[in-house]
Amino acid sequence: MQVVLDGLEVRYGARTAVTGVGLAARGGEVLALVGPNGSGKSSLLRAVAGLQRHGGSVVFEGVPRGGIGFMPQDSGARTGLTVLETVLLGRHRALGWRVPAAEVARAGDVLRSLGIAHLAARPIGELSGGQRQMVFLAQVLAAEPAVLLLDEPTSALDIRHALQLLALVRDLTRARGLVTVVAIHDLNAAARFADRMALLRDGRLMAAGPPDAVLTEATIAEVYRVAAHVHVAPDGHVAISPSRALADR
Ligand SMILES: Nc1ncnc2c1ncn2[C@@H]1O[C@H](COP(=O)(O)OP(=O)(O)OP(=O)(O)O)[C@@H](O)[C@H]1O
Repeated sequence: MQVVLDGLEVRYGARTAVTGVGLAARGGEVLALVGPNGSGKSSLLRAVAGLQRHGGSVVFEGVPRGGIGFMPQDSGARTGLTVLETVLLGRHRALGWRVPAAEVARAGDVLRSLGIAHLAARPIGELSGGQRQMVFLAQVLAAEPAVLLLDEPTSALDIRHALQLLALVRDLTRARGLVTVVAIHDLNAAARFADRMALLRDGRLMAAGPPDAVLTEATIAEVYRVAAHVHVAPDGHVAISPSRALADR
């Protein structure tokens, strides 16, 4: 299974948000989409999710119908639904008018895997931003998608929950052979959990490949305009210590 982008282009009126992006996201691998604010990450993800008109092609090879799960950057919804009800909505394709006990148990399992089973009966409108972010990931995972598209899923999470969430996403991706694409700003987390990275600037793909090939001091200086020390951590992952912003070009 894979998702192949070729010449992908997204425009908003006269503004081009993504241009000429060619990229393959493969089953069983986490692909991290990184790049500065406004570089086109969300636009690319929305195009792949089928929510954004685009030029070029997005080809889903071996992906079952309805197999795409998308978690937007700002899920926002402050409904009166409980956490459990919100997660069950992720199963709407499988549900009729009645909710079988097995579905409730399955939703409970997803909540447990994210460490938020204790929130099941709480209205989502009363949760913290980070708790809500995990609930919306649970909703997406409950649908058991083959392609998982996550837009900054850890932006509201503390370091422990961010590590737990990314580890879970990586493990599910490997175990189920999912095609997973995660837009993320935290380069160290991306380097740790992604199999491959794609670096965007101004809507263009600047580099793609394994984290140690993409995250060099030269590419970080060029794309982010930041001076950074890049080294290999004792556990073998590439690690970035940013030190200062460089002058604009
Ligand atoms: N609905 C829209 N209408 C017009 N322009 C848009 C719209 N959405 C995004 N853009 C523009 O498209 C470009 C890419 O935006 P996008 O949200 O894809 O970037 P991003 O890399 O996800 O940014 P961030 O890291 O800040 O979330 C930006 O210049 C942005 O201003």
